[in-house]
Amino acid sequence: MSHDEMYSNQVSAPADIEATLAAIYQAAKDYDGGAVADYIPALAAIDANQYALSVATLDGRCYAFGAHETPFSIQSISKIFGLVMAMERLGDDLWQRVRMEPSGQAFNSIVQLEWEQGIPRNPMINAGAILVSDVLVSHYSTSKSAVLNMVRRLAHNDHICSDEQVYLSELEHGSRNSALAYLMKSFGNIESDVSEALDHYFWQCSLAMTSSDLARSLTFLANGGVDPLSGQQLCSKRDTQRINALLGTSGMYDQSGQFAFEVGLPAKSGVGGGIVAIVPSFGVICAWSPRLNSFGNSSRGMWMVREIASKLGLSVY
Ligand SMILES: NC(=O)CC[C@H](N)C(=O)O
Repeated sequence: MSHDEMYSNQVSAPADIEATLAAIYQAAKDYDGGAVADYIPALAAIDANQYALSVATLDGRCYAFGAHETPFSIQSISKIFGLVMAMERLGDDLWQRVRMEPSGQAFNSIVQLEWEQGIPRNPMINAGAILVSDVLVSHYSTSKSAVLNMVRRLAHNDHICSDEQVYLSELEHGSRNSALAYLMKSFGNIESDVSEALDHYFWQCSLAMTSSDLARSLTFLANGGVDPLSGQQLCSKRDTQRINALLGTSGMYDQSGQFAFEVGLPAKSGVGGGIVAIVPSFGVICAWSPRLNSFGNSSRGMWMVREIASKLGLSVY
């Protein structure tokens, strides 16, 4: 059964979706836990009680609740945008330099990278995204503008930018990411200056977007690579399937298995408290709530996405 069929069987009208999402958003108030990320000091300055839910569907609707107009630090969710652009530039050669296996380790773990000769397990962990950033700075004359243009175009919002405070804070407290980058350089897997690759990576993590921006900007992944609003083909159907596969196996770090088991959607989280989940042929869910569990995934965000997937019957498995 396709998602469209499931959708029409279980939820007959947009009004029903709206009511279901509104009820889940309200109930989520009682399902918070964990703590705001403070290893990047600028992230700790956030009001941790605000939260948002946006669901962008392929028919162009966007159901939005709570602080959906407040931009937040997208952090690792940016790994998706970087990857789309690197896949476009490097084609299959990219997979010589980064693998597609779940890591089973924390997102910023170093040990595995040494065992595996500086080849990151996948592009959704920090080492993999720094490698992707290296590809972007090597292949685009202005990699930051290239990413920004793509993100703005996809979100249909020209005001999106990187948060300077967060960017500077990441630069200042980026020792572990620097260690990952230098280790890869020592194995010959970073081509540009380490500092340039890191600079791009930190800048990209510091992009600030609202939950509705994020949900809208990723609908192409639920639509075979085509932005449903503009009709533009962002990436091929095959690459779309590959990105979703990577999100399904690695997007929630070392909680990806549990997320697949309980929710069953390709998804990506960031330490800013955002989670995006791709629902093929339906749309994109973005939940934002700053307090994180021990894996670095938003506690309340996970609860909301899990509830939506369960109530609307959205698991891809
Ligand atoms: N999981 C994340 O969102 C991590 C991104 C963060 N900028 C870091 O490098 O640690």
